[in-house]
Amino acid sequence: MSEAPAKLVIATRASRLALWQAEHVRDRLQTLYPQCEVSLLTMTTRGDQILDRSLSKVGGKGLFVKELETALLDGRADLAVHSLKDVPVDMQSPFALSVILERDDPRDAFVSNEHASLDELPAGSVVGTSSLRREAQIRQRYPQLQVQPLRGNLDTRLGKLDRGDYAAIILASAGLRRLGMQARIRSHLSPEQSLPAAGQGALGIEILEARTDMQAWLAPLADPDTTACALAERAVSRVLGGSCQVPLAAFAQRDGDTLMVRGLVAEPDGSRIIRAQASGAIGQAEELGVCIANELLQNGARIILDRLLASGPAA
Ligand SMILES: NCc1[nH]cc(CCC(=O)O)c1CC(=O)O
Repeated sequence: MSEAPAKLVIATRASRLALWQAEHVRDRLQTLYPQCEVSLLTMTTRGDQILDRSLSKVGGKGLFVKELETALLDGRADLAVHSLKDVPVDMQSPFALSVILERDDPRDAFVSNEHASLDELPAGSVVGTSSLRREAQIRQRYPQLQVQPLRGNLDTRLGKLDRGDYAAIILASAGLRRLGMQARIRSHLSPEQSLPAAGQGALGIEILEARTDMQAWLAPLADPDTTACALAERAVSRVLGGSCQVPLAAFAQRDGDTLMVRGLVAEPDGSRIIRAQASGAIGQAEELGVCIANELLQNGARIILDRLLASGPAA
């Protein structure tokens, strides 16, 4: 490996979750390179500022990434830490997804003050989520429940639950665990109840692709199992033209030398969910993902996607 860096700057969003994630990477780098001075550059992104409209309507996940990329281009930062779930699947030159770190719990969590699980919610209960993926899956399986939008950072969302705006809310387990709020999780949604988003629970580090020095320094942080799962999941999203305007999910699990990959595309109202799954060698992760996406497209996803994309982001 090349000589250790003297100084590294990590660009991060300012939310508590983003800061936890950046501090986690900082600590790991500091352990690897004790002589190096690792610091954080904290930024507020457009996605953090727009809190009154659903994300799918204001242009999606790229909103959270753009300001951090500007800091990489300017040389103000060397790396940016993201929730992998928020990293666009079609990352373009001059940027590169350098390494993917070990995944935390990838499942969705059921959070409620009164109820233990989705199955126990009385008919008519209001469930908060602003993810089309979660919404469609809940609507199909629990048509007696009402799903309503819920935005803001984790603390804001929990505050709205506690105020009584919702009977329950659905959040990523990993985010709650990272912030020490796992006690708020009443139960987990199984992958059958809510198939997770591509990359959920994992962290990704973005750099400028020209920075081969950075790539070498970061390489020891990569987790091979998570990387294989993420390759498969992100391939599903990429082939399907992944964006958060479309309810889609992709989830891979390793079992020995085998990777089991599941994907789905849904009508936003949950009236139809198209599912596919495949198993194969862990070395074929990307091909498995592509294969599942093509199967979904043939089985009706093409029709759903064409219609959603034609109608464009709602105003
Ligand atoms: N959508 C925003 C987002 N991006 C990453 C996480 C949590 C951590 C993760 O999934 O890795 C969350 C919150 C959530 O979905 O509840």
